[in-house]
Amino acid sequence: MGFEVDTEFIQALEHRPKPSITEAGGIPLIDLSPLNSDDHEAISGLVAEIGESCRDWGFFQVINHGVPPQLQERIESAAKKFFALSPEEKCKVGRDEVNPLGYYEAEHTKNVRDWKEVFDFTVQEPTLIPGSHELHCQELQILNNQWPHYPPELREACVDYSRGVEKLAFKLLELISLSLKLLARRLNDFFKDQTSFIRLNHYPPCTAPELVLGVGPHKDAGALTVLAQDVVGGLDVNRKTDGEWIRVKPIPNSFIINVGDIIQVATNYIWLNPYLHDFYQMQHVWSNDKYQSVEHRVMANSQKERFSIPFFFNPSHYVMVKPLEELADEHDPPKYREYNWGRFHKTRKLSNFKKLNVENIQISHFKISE
Ligand SMILES: O=C(O)CCC(=O)C(=O)O
Ligand SMILES: [Fe+2]
Repeated sequence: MGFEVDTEFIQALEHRPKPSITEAGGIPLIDLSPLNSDDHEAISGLVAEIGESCRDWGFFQVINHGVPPQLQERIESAAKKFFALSPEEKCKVGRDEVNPLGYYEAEHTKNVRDWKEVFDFTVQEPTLIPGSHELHCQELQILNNQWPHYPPELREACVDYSRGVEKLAFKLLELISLSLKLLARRLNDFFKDQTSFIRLNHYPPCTAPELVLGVGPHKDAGALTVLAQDVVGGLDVNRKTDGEWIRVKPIPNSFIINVGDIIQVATNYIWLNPYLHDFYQMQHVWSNDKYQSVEHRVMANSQKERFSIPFFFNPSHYVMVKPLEELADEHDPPKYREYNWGRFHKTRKLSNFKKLNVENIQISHFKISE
């Protein structure tokens, strides 16, 4: 990858990062150890904490999450070896317009190129997605992973890691359901033929970190993201209260969790129903009642390279995303029209692949005007 600052990387003035960054009072830190106990009080406390974090930040960090640290060590070490290969070697497993899995060095976020290279693999093999983003297309595309020959341990490290983090993702989904007063497993079936994928991110050092971003400001389109980052840091979360960018402090053996667009749409009605209203008042929640998908970005670093590994927890391609019925009554008009997850994602991928002269598809396109 030739990392000269080409104009396609340059962020618009309003998106360029300020040199000073707030690190104090960051996103909530949640200890998941109550999940290993029968202590109902501790579990209720945990559910409340998860609910408050989803509502106030859309982001939190978890410790004592049950994913063995060796899984992360193995995948990180293999990822480093892979990204250190020559561009020609990496391109042998390159992603293209047909196969969205594999290596790619020219990702764009909102039409500006990111200062990074990635390797994507799917969690459930094979993964079925729509054959095209066209409305009436009935064909399906079958996705399989492309594994490089080197390093030979990459494949197993990726598969083992995905099994570990997938378990955590399901636990978090259940905690989020409980925090919404839904049955714990209410959302599980949507993930039966999940389209989740994992991305290995490599952010090389950059000579002009004030002009570019590792990843431009964006929201994650899926249900949840479970992110591992190394010790370098660089992820900033847009604080809901004041729009300030807040740096997420690297904590060893932790994961960063964020609510994606699907959870936002699923939980958004214009008004809450009276039952939930009582529940939320008990929890001191009133006006800011929704779980919103929050904008985040990654800053480039002039000195150090950085690695991170997001697990994008995505439902089956045929899932229709819409506000959940139980969260409404006849006074609560839904805020969003339903949309098909597979087609939405396909359209988004298409616009990531190419620098298009149109805005990327967003959930706001499905918003019902109030
Ligand atoms: O590298 C990170 O810390 C976050 C990456 C990210 O937000 C993404 O890939 O969607
Ligand atoms: Fe993201």
